[in-house]
Amino acid sequence: MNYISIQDIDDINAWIEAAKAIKSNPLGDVELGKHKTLGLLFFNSSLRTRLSTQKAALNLGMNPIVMNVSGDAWGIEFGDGTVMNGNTAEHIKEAAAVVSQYCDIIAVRAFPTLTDKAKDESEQVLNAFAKYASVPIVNMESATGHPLQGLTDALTISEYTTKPRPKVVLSWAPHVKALPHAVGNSFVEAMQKMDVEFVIANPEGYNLNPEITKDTPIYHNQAEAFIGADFVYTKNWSSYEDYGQIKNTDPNWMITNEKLGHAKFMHCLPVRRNVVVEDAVLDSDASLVIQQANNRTYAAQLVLKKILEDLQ
Ligand SMILES: NCCC[C@H](NC(=O)CCC(=O)O)C(=O)O
Ligand SMILES: NC(=O)OP(=O)(O)O
Repeated sequence: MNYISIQDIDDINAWIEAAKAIKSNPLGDVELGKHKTLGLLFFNSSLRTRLSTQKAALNLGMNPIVMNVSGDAWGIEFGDGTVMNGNTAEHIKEAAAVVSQYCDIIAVRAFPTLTDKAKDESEQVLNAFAKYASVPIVNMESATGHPLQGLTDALTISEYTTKPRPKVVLSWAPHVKALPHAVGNSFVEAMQKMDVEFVIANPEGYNLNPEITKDTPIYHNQAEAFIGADFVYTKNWSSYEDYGQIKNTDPNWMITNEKLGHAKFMHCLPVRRNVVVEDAVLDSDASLVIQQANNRTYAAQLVLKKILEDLQ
């Protein structure tokens, strides 16, 4: 069993209940992962994923080992049949096979280029690990998805909702850098599986991949989308249509207390204060960002638990 995408979740409500059970008794399966090794490979920066996934492994009695691949390891070649006379020193075929001998599960973080759409959509790095490793693979945020975050967000909404069918808005917000679509994509896929009223708000030219958003309503008017919202999940992403470009930095899309009304504020973090969201929101009780980050441990622990049970 791999955990590559939100589509690997068969029954999201059952997974949420299982994650809540783990959260209420985090050391209940401390024997399950005994003498098992989790390898965490990072091609990009991380705070939450790096620590919460290790914490989840430790709660299951596993031994986590971590590597920053970019910089610390040899440059990895992903091309098939490449004459390796350039900057890459070893091929993914050897690298994945070797790491598989040290680890029972391999978790990988590999962001998109945001310049080569076809390469990013092929999920070159993650899929190469899935192909050439002989052990299960966990996605710790790839070019197009962040399913540990999406599962976390579904759990958090389930915990904090006061209604059977809350209204959830995914809102784009401005940013100074071109950012990936992965968090937005996985949040959309998670919300489509949940019993919520779900809409997206983003400027013109910023629609996410229509193969992911499907029939989810998209508003280009943020205020209209926010009417009656119970949860506002905020994330910047670069343009998908004009791939990887920054086409809009309109500060009027920043999240403020006034816009939020009675809604709870969510963000995957890290977040740029007073660019994406004003201080007053993050410093208020409306913000769930710290609780979300806490739930990363239990989402990861559920995924690792399922994989360990599948290995038995
Ligand atoms: N893992 C959570 C988000 C990671 C990444 N954010 C960032 O790169 C923010 C960087 C900055 O603010 O400089 C993203 O958007 O996918
Ligand atoms: N939310 C999240 O994935 O955070 P990191 O990038 O710090 O891991």
